[in-house]
Amino acid sequence: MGTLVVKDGRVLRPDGSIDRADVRIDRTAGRIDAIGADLFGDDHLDASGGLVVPGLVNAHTHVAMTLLRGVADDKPLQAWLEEDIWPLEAHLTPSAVRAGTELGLVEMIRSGTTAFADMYFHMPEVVAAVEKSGLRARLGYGSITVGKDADAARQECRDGLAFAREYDGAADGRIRTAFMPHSLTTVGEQFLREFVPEARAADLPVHLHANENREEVAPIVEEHGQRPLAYAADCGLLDADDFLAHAVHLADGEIDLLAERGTGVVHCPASNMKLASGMAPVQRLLDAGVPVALGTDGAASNNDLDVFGEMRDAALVGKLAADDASAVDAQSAVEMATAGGADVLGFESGRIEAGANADLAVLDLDAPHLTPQHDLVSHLVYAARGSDVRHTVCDGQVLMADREVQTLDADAVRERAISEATALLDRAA
Ligand SMILES: N[C@@H](CCSC[C@H]1O[C@@H](n2cnc3c(=O)[nH]cnc32)[C@H](O)[C@@H]1O)C(=O)O
Ligand SMILES: [Zn+2]
Repeated sequence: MGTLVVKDGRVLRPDGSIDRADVRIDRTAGRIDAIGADLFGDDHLDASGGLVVPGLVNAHTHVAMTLLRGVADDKPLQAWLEEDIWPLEAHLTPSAVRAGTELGLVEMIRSGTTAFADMYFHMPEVVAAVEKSGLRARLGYGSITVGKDADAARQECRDGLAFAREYDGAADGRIRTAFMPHSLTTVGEQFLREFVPEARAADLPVHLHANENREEVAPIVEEHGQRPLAYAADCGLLDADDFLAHAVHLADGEIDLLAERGTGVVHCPASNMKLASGMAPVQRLLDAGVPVALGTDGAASNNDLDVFGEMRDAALVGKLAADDASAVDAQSAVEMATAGGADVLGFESGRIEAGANADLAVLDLDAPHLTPQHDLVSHLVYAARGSDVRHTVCDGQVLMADREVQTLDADAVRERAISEATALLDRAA
């Protein structure tokens, strides 16, 4: 396979500095092997006039919810899930999930995302789509036990563990898995106590929704007499490899607990604003040393999968939450979307440096909205959008060149998603 050189661009380094350099990739290893002037390789990717950045990381989403984009807006979490989303999801089929996932993967490739975490249904379909797309992912089946009898509930958790065990390391190691109990309120205590130790025994991280809104926190405090994260720790959760989605409503002791444990948080600012869940204390989490990543959440609560939007939203709502315009600055937002996200998902990505996974994106800088160029880190967060991405590379493979997706047929994927989405809504009607 040889080497690929990303030539003549400006390169964003892990410390936030930017210089002119070529980036050479060892395609067999899927790693960056050199950064410097005048590098040559077997193939070249033109980055002239562009900015080479680490591929963005979307650390919490439900990719196939692209099929439900725009079906139910302007409602709070519980009503949105119970009245709209769950009744529709009951009619999902493997082929619908496959179509919705491929649509989401095309959208992510086209906006410079190279790694993501997905929690959803029919996960073997997601594995197949990820394999074909060339992306990197941490995948899990979302297990829910509420409203199910004990046998069905136990089966949900067994299915989640079986999926995670079977597919960890798939797609030449680009796919890793996790045990994903949906949340602290939708999975019963006995099931957490029974199955989390099994995940530990299989060396699997655990990913779940936690402390998303007030209506979710209150019943836990009522039932268990402690804050949700103290309860979670009691149930064996919050290891250093684990990661929580949302973590909006946190008591001081819970922030300390996350920092002590090294448990990651995936901040989903657009979803939290759209469902009026609240404002996560992101600057306080960063100050406490909690690993923080960014996620779009599903496309039905965002309504896109563009991590550039998440960086901007994180910086903006982070300032409101802290009542401080210097909170969640541009450099912090970029770190959360790149190295921070990769660390939370357990990938050696998110940094343009020798030895790191060759996961990167090249942005065009000649658009009016990116002119003039006083500060490119500022532009990444406050002015750029996914459509500015020219090339996307993951694991040393070019997934998009000059805005043409190479690994999936974008037009066919879109057509199939439209027909699967229409059929899904028909079945549910
Ligand atoms: N096996 C489960 C499915 C869980 S997949 C993950 C679930 O999370 C849902 N989801 C999407 N966004 C959010 C959110 O913000 N909070 C909580 N759940 C969400 C999504 O619709 C999906 O139903 C079942 O039997 O229903
Ligand atoms: Zn979610």
